[in-house]
Amino acid sequence: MTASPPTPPGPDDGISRRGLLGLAAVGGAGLVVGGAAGGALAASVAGAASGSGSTTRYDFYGGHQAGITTPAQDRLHFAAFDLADGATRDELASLLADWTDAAARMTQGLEVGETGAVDGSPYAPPEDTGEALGLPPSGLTITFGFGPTLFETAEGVDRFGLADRRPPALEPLPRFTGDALDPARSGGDLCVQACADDPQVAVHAIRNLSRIAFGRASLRWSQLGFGRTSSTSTSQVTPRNLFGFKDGTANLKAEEPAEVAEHVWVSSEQGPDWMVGGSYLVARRIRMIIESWDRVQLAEQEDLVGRTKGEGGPLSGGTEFAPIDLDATDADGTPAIAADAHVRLAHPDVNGGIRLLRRGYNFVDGNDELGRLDAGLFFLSFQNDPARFVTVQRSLARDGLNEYLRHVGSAVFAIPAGVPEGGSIGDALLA
Ligand SMILES: C=CC1=C(C)c2cc3[nH]c(cc4nc(cc5[nH]c(cc1n2)c(C)c5CCC(=O)O)C(CCC(=O)O)=C4C)c(C)c3C=C
Ligand SMILES: [Fe+2]
Repeated sequence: MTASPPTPPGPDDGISRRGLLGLAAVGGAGLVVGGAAGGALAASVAGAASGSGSTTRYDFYGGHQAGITTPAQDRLHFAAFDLADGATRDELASLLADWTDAAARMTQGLEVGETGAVDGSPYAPPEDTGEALGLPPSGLTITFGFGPTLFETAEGVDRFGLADRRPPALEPLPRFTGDALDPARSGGDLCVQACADDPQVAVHAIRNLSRIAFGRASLRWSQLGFGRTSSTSTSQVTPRNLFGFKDGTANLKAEEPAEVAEHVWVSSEQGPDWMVGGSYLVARRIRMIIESWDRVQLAEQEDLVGRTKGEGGPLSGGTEFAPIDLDATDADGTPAIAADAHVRLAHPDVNGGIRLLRRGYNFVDGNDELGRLDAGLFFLSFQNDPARFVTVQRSLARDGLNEYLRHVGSAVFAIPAGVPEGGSIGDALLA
């Protein structure tokens, strides 16, 4: 049995979070704003919304978690958390239930908690931190995951009684050639991926989930991203990475449901039961030495990637979406796509047919002591077995791009299936 199809996006309702709260308070059932009446109500408050985000709103509840095949939003705030020393299984369950409730509200453009940022007691800290007041939902998706350490036995004690629930596929990633990993930017018991079209909305989501976790879990590392480096829908224009190349052309797209089912979602044959309809997320913080790259001739840049820089077409010929011909040769008999070209080594034909759903983001985090930008690609991929990523990454050991890349952070997480309304993201695991 394969999992149920992804939940379609919710209606594009043009509604802001204060507007929605007002409707909920007045109408009781005001959260259901689809249809003609909802559209009219939404339009009446849309003018109150401000910020750079869109009015797109995605359902939180559904068969699969949102934020995987959802058209990649413009901005990312990703966070890895560790459970507090001595935290109990009950505390883990209550944290996941509280996170689910808050995520369901925030993705609909609502404030956290019944009283939100300003309607609670003046003598208590507000339930919501407030910086998203007046902003529309901005296509926010919040995706939760569980790291291998959550299932570990520490000093003979099964941390959360989950050792026998660990999916065999959820192993820490092996060390790869050229890895220069920083443990402080790697791993984590839990992860939260918040994607939105407005950075303030994504940051608000992580900040509030972090606040809710206080005393039970704390931030281990986090990453901001901009300028999505992948399309996950054919409706999207292919974006560019910081090497200036189109990135995401040959990505798996939501409009290929059979391929997504084959490569992304965990099937009942793969199991375990609680992971069916879920996926595995690999995160790699890849520093790009852009100052060196910027001194490389255009033709060499194109040879290293295997595609043209302008159109993004394969060097074997054709426009952007033309299939790559790995056997094509130039007039002098040399391969049109070099032996060490990135797209050759990442191609399914040399990786046993493996395709990944890439969903990464560009990042620039200031500069280093040499005056070089700390810039790169925060690579994110979803696949139904992390071993698939391992196969492709091992193939990339010979990648000519490696001279300009350093992998400095790494993590892998089990992404459970979505939950029905009223459920918690921890239900299937902790049942
Ligand atoms: C292990 C998986 C991959 C890592 C890590 C990775 C890093 C990385 N990629 C680029 C730039 C491009 N990648 C492109 C294609 C591409 N990359 C991967 C995998 C990883 N990339 C795959 C599976 C593919 C598709 C291959 C195919 O089927 O043809 C491209 C070409 C455009 C595209 O198809 O998306 C570019 C450009 C960088 C800069 C980078 C590390 C920083
Ligand atoms: Fe790539």
